[in-house]
Amino acid sequence: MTDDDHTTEGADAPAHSAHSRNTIVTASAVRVDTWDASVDFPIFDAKTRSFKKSVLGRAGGVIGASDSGVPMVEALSNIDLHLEHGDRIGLVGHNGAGKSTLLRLLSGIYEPTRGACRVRGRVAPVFDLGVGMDPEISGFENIIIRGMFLGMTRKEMLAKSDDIAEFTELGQHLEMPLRTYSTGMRVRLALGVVTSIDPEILILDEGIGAVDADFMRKARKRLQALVERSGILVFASHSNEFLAQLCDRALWIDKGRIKMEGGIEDVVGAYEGPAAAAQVREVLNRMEADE
Ligand SMILES: Nc1ncnc2c1ncn2[C@@H]1O[C@H](COP(=O)(O)OP(=O)(O)OP(=O)(O)O)[C@@H](O)[C@H]1O
Repeated sequence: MTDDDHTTEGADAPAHSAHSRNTIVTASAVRVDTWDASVDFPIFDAKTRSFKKSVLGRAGGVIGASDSGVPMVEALSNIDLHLEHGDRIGLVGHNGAGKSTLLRLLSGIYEPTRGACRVRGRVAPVFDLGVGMDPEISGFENIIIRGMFLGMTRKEMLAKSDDIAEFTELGQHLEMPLRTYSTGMRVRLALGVVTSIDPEILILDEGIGAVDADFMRKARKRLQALVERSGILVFASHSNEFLAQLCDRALWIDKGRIKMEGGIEDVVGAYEGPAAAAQVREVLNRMEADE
């Protein structure tokens, strides 16, 4: 979790971007803004035919070439996104559409190649489960260091560690090195940590779906409470059920561009068809009935 707000701009960011727009928000507001943000990846070792034109496949970003002929994947293109306190937004789209790249842009891991991105608030990214964890030390120690990675102090994490340990249900495994854990066990640990702290901006990807159904039922309640406490959620997933449980709006990302933004049911329906929209509706109805 980063304490400082971050603003990143591409080399050619227009004069209007991040700084001059500061006037429209108050200093304390939790916000995420991107203005025409694009992320390109140059691929120096690609074996390619010549790229006279941009190439489009069904999956993946647009492949083209830089002025000097280096193949490039345009992973995100002209993303204009404005989120404020209370927004819970899901990202849908084909493999390689750009969802993870957008999560990394918002987390400050990538900078925009063009355009600008400004994030105001403490960000807790829950993806790349390897980041902020050490395979050689115990689960207990990893609870502490992952919390510190997300901006907590060691003392604060020690005070929370019993509660987190209980939540994970990992028992004696917490004494063992993390390298002995399955993916789902690692996710349990990461979810235990992130749901015990109070990030303002929570960035999740579907790696968290690796846990079993019983645990997810339990984690969902904690996640929903966390999402209500935290200001903004951005969640990339291929699971409509999970999206409907956590998000109320969605963005459909297609070949690096925003194809549609709207209510979760409408966007899932446009992306995957009426049966998927009906599934979302069913989840929403079930959740309403549970309340
Ligand atoms: N580090 C990288 N180097 C080169 N290309 C990359 C890199 N990361 C992503 N890409 C490319 O950027 C595009 C977007 O990828 P991204 O991982 O953001 O998609 P995604 O929507 O998260 O896909 P999925 O649903 O499969 O997880 C893809 O064409 C991918 O090949």
